[in-house]
Amino acid sequence: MSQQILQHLSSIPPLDTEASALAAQRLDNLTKPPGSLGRLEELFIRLAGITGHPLPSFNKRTVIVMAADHGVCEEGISAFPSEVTRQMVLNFLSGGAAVNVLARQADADVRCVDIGIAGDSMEHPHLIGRNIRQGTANMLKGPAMLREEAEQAIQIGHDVVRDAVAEGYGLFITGEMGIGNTTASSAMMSALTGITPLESVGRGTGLNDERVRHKAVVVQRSIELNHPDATDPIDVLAKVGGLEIAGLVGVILGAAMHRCPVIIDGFISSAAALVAQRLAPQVLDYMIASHVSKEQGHALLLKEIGLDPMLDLHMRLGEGTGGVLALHLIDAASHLASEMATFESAGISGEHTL
Ligand SMILES: Cc1cc2ncn([C@H]3O[C@H](COP(=O)(O)O)[C@@H](O)[C@H]3O)c2cc1C
Ligand SMILES: O=C(O)c1cccnc1
Repeated sequence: MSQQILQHLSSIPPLDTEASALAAQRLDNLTKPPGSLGRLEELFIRLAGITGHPLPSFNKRTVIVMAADHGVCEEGISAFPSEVTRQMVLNFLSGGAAVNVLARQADADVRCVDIGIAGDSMEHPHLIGRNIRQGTANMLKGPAMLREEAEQAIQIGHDVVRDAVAEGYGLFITGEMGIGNTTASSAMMSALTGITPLESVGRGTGLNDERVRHKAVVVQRSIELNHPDATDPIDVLAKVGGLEIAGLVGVILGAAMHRCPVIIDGFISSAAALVAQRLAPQVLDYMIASHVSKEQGHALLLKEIGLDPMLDLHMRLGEGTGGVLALHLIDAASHLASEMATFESAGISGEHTL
């Protein structure tokens, strides 16, 4: 049962080329030189293809923050202790985190899922409780989790999207919270691409040079110990990944299956995007890379996936913060397409001589 979604990967539909063509036609009739809105035009045309609507707009949109803990924190790979995962989840639920502020400003909701927080069960009326296990095991001593647990987490991500779509949500933003998760993301990146830990590992929450070197050794040894199979993305996810990262794989695949765009946030979200793309290459059409973060490895990771980020704000926070900022550009593209005058309505000559 937990593999339901994984058996339906081929049901991700191709983009609707007719809707894209109509959207392109509309853009060309607006009072501007053709193509002059650059990437906003490309974005709008793709959003039309994703949704199947020539004039797409997104009234209900939400960040999905997947939260989980990491056993590898025992190895001193983060500047902060594991308890911060749980404390930040309470902060999300009371609306005080950076992602909450940005989401309010962008008119998006924030949904938080406990998919693997360590310690006592967290009860809160607004927390989506789907805890699979209380954090992963330390991947330096053995696999982070079982394959079945990774598959279950993917299914949960899909189901959270499915339920939101049933409530009228049409656009998703990936978000995460999990102290230690840049280490898992770097390990996944190295295991799947062959890029060395020296290149895939970064400062995370703010390690100094010496601790970054130690983090790279931890990643290298975890890969040597667990032998993740580069041709089997779920094996990689289970052996050196994380529960929240697996949950985001499900969010990304689920959005595509429901013809919804999914905005990819920073480094950790991109590790999930890499797995989703390796499982189902056609999912790439549904992903919008919001920004390139400061985390070493992120630019290279995006390139591996085939994503071109819209923003470069030197951010390195996660939570979905970069994703929510990119939402403003999607809104800008939709507003331009629906509100600009056409050459005909404005009485402007649309003829051009070259
Ligand atoms: C207060 C605080 C808020 C955060 N919000 C996101 N992260 C980010 O930092 C973590 C990853 O970094 P590392 O792998 O170095 O632990 C993740 O939880 C990520 O979302 C935060 C981290 C902290 C400390
Ligand atoms: O790029 C990110 O999302 C990121 C980088 C560092 C720490 N947390 C998140």
